[in-house]
Amino acid sequence: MSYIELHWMYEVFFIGSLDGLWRMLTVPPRHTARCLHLWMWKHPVCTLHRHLSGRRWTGGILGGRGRLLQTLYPAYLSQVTPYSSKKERIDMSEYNVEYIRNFSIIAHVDHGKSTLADRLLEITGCIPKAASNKQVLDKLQVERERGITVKAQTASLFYTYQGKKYLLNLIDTPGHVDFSYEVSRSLSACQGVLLVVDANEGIQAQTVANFYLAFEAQLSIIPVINKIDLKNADPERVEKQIEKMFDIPASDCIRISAKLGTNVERVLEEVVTRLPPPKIEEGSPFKALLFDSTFDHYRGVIASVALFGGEVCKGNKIVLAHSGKCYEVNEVGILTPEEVPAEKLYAGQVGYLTAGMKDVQEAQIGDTVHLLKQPVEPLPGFKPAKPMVFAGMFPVDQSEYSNLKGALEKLTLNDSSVSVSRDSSAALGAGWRLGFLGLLHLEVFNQRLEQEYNASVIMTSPTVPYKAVLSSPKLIKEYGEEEITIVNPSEFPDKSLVKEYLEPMILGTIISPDEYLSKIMSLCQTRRAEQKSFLYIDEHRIMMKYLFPLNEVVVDFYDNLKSLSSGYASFDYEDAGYQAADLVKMDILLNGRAVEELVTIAHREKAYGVGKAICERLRDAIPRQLFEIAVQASIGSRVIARETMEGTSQGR
Ligand SMILES: Nc1nc2c(ncn2[C@@H]2O[C@H](COP(=O)(O)OP(=O)(O)OP(=O)(O)O)[C@@H](O)[C@H]2O)c(=O)[nH]1
Repeated sequence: MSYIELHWMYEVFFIGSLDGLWRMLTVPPRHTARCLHLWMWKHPVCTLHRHLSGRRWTGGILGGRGRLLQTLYPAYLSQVTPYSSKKERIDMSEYNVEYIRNFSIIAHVDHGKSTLADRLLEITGCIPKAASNKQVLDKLQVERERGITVKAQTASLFYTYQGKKYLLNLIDTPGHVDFSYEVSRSLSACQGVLLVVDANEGIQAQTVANFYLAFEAQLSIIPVINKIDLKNADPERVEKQIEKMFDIPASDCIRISAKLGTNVERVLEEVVTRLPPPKIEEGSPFKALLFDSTFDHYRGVIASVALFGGEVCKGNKIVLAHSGKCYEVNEVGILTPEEVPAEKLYAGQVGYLTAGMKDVQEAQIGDTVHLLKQPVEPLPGFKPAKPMVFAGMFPVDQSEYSNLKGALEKLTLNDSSVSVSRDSSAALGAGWRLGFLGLLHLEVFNQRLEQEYNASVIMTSPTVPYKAVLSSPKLIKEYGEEEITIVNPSEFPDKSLVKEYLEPMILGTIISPDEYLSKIMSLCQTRRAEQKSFLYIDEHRIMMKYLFPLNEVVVDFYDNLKSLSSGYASFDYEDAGYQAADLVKMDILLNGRAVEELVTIAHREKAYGVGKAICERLRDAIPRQLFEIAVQASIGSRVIARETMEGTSQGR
């Protein structure tokens, strides 16, 4: 039997006979996974779950199409002990706060954060050097497939510099705009950041957004210019951009190639010398910021915490300041990025704790954790994640409803930023209305449902949360407030019942080579955008800021921007509150009957174009029937667009 690759995650690949498999099962697996999938020639042959006792594996051999053929022979399994239960608990007391550095890596998408993180893990011996180490901190399948980071991961690195042992806590962050809440969340556990910029692409929209997040949080910033190995790399130009845009001297930038490992060691040295140690409250009782959480079926929530004061260990009774709930700590430890249990965690350190919290909603991100008998002043909290894009989700087959419900519950256990409420529709049956941080978040969630839970769903087209200021006393009484948020277009109140409608706005930043300027400006104009600023960041690159209605960018703005600029323009946005807007509710009628699922909210100016486009799409999408079908878009009783599908029986 030859061992090809042992991932940290949950998969073991090997070539060999079943005999080989039996032999392998008598060896303790070299990781702390709770579920093992064994594959032979790319076919799943066996799935093992850690037994509830945590001391042995249970599972079975799978036949074709994942059918369970045979339960594994328990005598073999009882000898298989998870590695972590044998592990000594690590003593963290020697890492005094002055030898700790908590930092994060921030960058535009694909500028190389995860690759740099891999190299840092290798240099510090967290993972063995191997060509297969690619985005080790990106654990989700969708992250690996799409090459994006969705969920931030923490890793504690041990690094000796000038004879002194340092503990460097690295928090990898996602790059996409949708996940910027994850970025801000991890930044508050840090004192410094590595701002990674691609030596070829230079500063991009998200580099700017991320820089300001770090700057406003008063963090020390080390600019790192990555990919200097590329043929078109121009680190000097990028250094000049950094000087001009962020006022950081070019001499402060570190030029590296994360892929080849060039100069990466220097990054670690600079982290030690240039970043300050964490600020802790001397003499304070245990006080920690909960900055991330994941869910484990056996142990409940695994909360990532940054300690600002005191210490915590197994058996402590703790309270979450926000929810007021009390728990007993079951385990504390550090992430390397695997979990390594520790005796205690001390002020300044970053690690995890489990305390039997049942779901991630209980462990609100940004909450302060303290001891039951020693309450502390809560740390300035985070705002809860705010969904910006809503869509209805329905099972393809209604008999799948309860399976899908289970999958949805499991997935939202790990992603507290998705909001879920029940929904139902005459055509699609019972389902849910889900709120996401952005469109990519929606797509990623959908893909995870399909990949991890084998669920197939129908998603309605995404909408943004509009608001209405009600004028009708009856409605105000019904809703209990004057201003309501509408996440489902079919519940959009009639104009006669409201004083005004409001739509969500965003402040968008676009960075692009100047040759695409006129095309970008006309695209923005068609999206009802208002230009706020314009700046040359070097001879040929421009940065523009526009105020957009969110609805105008949510669906295809980014794709259009990318294609008209041959992929060179980048885009990022931040929330810019609400603004009054002349909105209308548009019904889509099939042979005179309104279809509830197709109700759309549009700006009055653009209603005709939107209605016409929907009618045309439906005309092409609906299978032809024997009889003629009229597809109409209407506002109130006025039809504004119409398409006719001829019946197959006509013209014969
Ligand atoms: N040539 C070259 N390619 C690199 C280097 N660093 C990263 N890359 C490549 O750039 C691509 C993106 O790298 P990632 O590390 O996934 O980028 P990221 O910033 O983590 O991306 P997100 O997780 O989506 O935010 C990958 O294909 C890497 O192999 C480098 O130093 N040189």
